[in-house]
Amino acid sequence: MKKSSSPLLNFQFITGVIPSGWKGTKSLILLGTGEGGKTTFQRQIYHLKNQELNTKERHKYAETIQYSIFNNLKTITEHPSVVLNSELKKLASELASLVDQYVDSRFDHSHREKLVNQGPIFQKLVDHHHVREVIESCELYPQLHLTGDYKYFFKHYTRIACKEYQPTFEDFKRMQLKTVGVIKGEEVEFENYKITITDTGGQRNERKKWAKALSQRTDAILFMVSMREAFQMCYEDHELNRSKETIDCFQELLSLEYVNNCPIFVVFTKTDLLEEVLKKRKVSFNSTFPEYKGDNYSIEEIKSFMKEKYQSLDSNKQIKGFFFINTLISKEVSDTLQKVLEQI
Ligand SMILES: Nc1nc2c(ncn2[C@@H]2O[C@H](COP(=O)(O)OP(=O)(O)OP(=O)(O)O)[C@@H](O)[C@H]2O)c(=O)[nH]1
Ligand SMILES: [Mg+2]
Repeated sequence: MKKSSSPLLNFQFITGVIPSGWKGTKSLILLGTGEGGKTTFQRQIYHLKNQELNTKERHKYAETIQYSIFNNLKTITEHPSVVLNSELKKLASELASLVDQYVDSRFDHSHREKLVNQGPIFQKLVDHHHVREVIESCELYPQLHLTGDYKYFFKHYTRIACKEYQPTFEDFKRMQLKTVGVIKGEEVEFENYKITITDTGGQRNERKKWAKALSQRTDAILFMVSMREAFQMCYEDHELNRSKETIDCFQELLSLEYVNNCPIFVVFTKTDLLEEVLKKRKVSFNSTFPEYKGDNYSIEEIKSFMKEKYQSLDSNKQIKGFFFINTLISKEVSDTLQKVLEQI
């Protein structure tokens, strides 16, 4: 255990005001471009002890997940590579109209009910072989913007697309809701520390709010980078690869005066999804990074390349560590956090 360098804290250890073993208070902030896993990381930490959702949460998240599954299905069925027969075309247009009405009504409850009541009928669309192809090989459609862990949600379509649906904690971890603003979590105990984790939005508009968030006490920045995004285009610019946008974003972050001296940890996420894509050998990594000379299907070589890319930008040596994780696995998240806390 690192003993505090603060005389006041050391006095408190001796007098017993603070329980022995207590390691201090730390404030961490999660930064990175959209869909890097920031919110998932924060959710995991705040639910380490209690993985139950209360009634209010179940209701709220059921709406988000159901909307996401229907909207993803609409997006896929509208994709030019998906060719439907006349019966399914009619079904797809009914789905599209119900989704649009729900959005136009600003997510009014009665419109949601209409959509959910039809949910089981749309199963035919989910089972269509072209739709399945898109779901299974999303790396071939880098400009298609689907939300959440859609593969998982489609696998559970029957359970989700119905009136009785109650989200589980597994569903909750996999749902996606773009973060708007800066969400400072409550102080929680973690391995004898009291920590606060601040989540931020990673979309372009949201990044403007980082400066204010960073003006608060920050003991470390966790810069979250999705490994999957090497094969995805930006939400805001369909011609720009997401990995490149994230690298530029990191470079910009390092140039900010108020980030000076703050330890940074680069957390590469979605290693599971990258592995899945590489195994299929349908797309090659050097199509995104032509300067990459390693094996296009070797996850280890790709990890080293990415690590070096970030390291090469860090002339001030602010990066204190790199991690490669699957954010959906609680233990990988808590191990990362523990290692970060040991170093700051
Ligand atoms: N398979 C897999 N899915 C992940 C992983 N990390 C996050 N996800 C999923 O990716 C989606 C986006 O994750 P978020 O945590 O919402 O991303 P974010 O960085 O908060 O995104 P913004 O709020 O838009 O900035 C969610 O559906 C997550 O469940 C991972 O390591 N593996
Ligand atoms: Mg978020």
